[in-house]
Amino acid sequence: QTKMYRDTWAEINLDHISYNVESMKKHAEEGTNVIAVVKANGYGHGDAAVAEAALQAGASSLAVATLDEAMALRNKKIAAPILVMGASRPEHAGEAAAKNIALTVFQKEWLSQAYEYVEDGEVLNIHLKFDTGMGRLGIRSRDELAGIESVIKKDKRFLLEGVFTHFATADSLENAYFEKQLSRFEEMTSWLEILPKYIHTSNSAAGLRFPKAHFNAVRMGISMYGLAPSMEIKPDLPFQLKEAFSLHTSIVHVKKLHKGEKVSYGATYEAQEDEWIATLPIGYADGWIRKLQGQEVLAEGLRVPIVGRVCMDQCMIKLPHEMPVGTKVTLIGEQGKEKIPVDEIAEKLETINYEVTCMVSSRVPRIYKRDGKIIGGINYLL
Ligand SMILES: Cc1ncc(COP(=O)(O)O)c(CNc2conc2O)c1O
Repeated sequence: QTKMYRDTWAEINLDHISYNVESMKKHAEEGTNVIAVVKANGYGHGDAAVAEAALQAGASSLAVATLDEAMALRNKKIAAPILVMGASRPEHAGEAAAKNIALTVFQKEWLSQAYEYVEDGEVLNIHLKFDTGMGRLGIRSRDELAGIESVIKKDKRFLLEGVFTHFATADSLENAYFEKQLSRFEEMTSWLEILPKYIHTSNSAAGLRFPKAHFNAVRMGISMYGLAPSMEIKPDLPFQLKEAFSLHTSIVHVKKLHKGEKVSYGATYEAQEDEWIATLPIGYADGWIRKLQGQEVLAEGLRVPIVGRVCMDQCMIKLPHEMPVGTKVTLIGEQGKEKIPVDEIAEKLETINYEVTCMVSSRVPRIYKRDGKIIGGINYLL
């Protein structure tokens, strides 16, 4: 679908994606690779568009959560190296090898099943995952490592390209657990007979705060989208992050409600006096969920509250004065001097900014901007 019939859209500023990647490259030691994490459809920003912008800005490769996401990028003609950071099925090892998609390994039995599926002459790039304290995926003992190394060494269809771990608390001011994970990683990598090409541990928080944890690649996710990894470390980041995501709609109906009249399901909202009420074509099926009742949005550069229950496809706002149908309303982003950052929505929903951009559903098209101009078409995240 290339035409937008409803005036509700997310706007992705690719200049900000580029700026954030360039800033991390400058911040890290010369030669440090930036791996652009574009899983979950680029944290809701769109995987291919962000991938291209990040690669142009100096990222050397991409990382996703699943092999499905890696295949989706290949289908969108993205040719850069891709690492699948999550679990995958051994029977798909051959398809990954054929498309230069690296897989994460942390089980010997996975490897012993996988090589039957890798054609002779094909090579599967492997990143070994160490669990140093995240408690999610990864090997945790020297025996496990020895078992895996014995299989990799034996078979030229496997190329150990990387070793990595993931921090659970790099975005916390309390550094003890991070330090424990880092030293555990250094101990575990010392067990390796040969050090692979890529050694990476840092997510955005570690990339921003701990150069000693960069090794030779930083897996940049949230900060590439211009969002802080946590509110805790937000005040002291080494460089400014520029938010790429904004969300907009436009008024489809305006009416003057008289004192005592009601708005939306449950008739829970009652006009306290004569009020101007406008209706917006966005609701919880767009990811603008019911808990956002009461959240302010921007109209004519003014903060106006959502009143009454959020519906599946619509919600209502109370205006300070009459505004015309078609007035642009910004739910996340800037209008004039006013700004509603992703973090404000995260606070209202008692969640984190990561979840906010991911939750805007595929019914909301993403529009991409460079130098203030729209590029590419309407992009429904399919
Ligand atoms: C293994 C791994 N590396 C790097 C990143 C990027 O982290 P960043 O976005 O903080 O830079 C993630 C993000 N993983 C998740 C982000 O939110 N929930 C997650 O599981 C990850 O799972």
